[in-house]
Amino acid sequence: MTRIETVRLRAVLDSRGNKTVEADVLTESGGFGRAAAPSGASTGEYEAIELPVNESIAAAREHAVPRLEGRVYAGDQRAVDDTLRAADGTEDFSEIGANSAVAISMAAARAGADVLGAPLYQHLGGAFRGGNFPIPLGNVVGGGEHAQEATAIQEFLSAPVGAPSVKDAVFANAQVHGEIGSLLEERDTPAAKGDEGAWAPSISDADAFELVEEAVETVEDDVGFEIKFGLDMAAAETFEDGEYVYGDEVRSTEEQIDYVAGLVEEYDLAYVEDPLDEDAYEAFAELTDRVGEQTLICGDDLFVTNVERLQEGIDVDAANSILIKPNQIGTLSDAFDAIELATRNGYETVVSHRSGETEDTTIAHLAVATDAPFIKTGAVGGERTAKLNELIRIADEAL
Ligand SMILES: C=C(OP(=O)(O)O)C(=O)O
Ligand SMILES: [Mg+2]
Repeated sequence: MTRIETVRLRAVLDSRGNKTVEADVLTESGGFGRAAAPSGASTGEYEAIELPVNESIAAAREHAVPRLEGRVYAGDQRAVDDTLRAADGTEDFSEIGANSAVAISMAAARAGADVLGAPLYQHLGGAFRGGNFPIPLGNVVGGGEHAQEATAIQEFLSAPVGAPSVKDAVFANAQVHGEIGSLLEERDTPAAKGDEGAWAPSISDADAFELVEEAVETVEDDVGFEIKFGLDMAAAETFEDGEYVYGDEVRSTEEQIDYVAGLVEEYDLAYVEDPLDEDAYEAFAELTDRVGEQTLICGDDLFVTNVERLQEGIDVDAANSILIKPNQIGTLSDAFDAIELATRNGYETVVSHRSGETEDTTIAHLAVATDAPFIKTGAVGGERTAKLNELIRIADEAL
């Protein structure tokens, strides 16, 4: 019923104004699915390979599309994704590009859902999903690889942990973002916005902590539920010759562990992503041992949504949560495998956008389909609100 008739690929724009791959999958029964690949800036060294868009599309047309059309069922996600892997023939999608692979994988899932007449989250997660929603982590201040001349720490994330509903949580993050805008204006601190819509003022990390803390407390008082905050330190980007270089601050591994543990204590952080380098399993484990009871220590560049890297981390208790980015690994099936391995081992999952995004809403459905406790998909900006508003619609059963 869901046999794929046609796969179309095209270049479209992403939120940075770069080209990205969009895929359409049509089934013989008239089903239709469309999805687009996101793109990272602070990419992990071990991610699947994103090829230049035209190259990726040409290679996918040559190697993958003929194996899918008339042969594979869009409703059979494993078969679609196995076919993509076989067509590519490498470990890291360097032949057809993870950008074409993930776009086709997600578009096939949408086409499968369309034929079944089910919302995507239900097709992916089953009939009993749709009752639980992730807490959205909203990027409100940032720099790193996402903005020039801004904070050294890449993302300060509002975390409305006490919100009674996903809608309240989404609105609270936007309110924190707005409050920070007002505080910056009051202080005559000009601020552009980074790639994900977060404020990108030219201030020190220490000042950013005070700013975010004040905004979170103000909004918390207003909305009446608990809001914490967290960080993506994207430490692999700052690790040079065995040291962590954040602006003027240079720290050894032990100093970085002390620094992060101190921040967790001082600001009661809910979440710290990539506090250490992408190969630093042992240092991650030391930090998790120290503060893992109080906060989430999350591996993004460390795990790259890859079950083998995650298993290495599980073996040494490196972290207690994992970021899930389907384009880091190339297919939805691979992302599901990472989520299942994480969940079986008590790791919290955080389904995530990339800094370069489109209007695609697949990750909102993926989070609901897998009962993910968190989603990281910005706070404001059209390509971010596409996902946030989709969560609100799913909760409202208004798809
Ligand atoms: C979303 C992130 O940024 P990018 O997409 O640039 O990797 C991240 O590092 O978590
Ligand atoms: Mg990250």
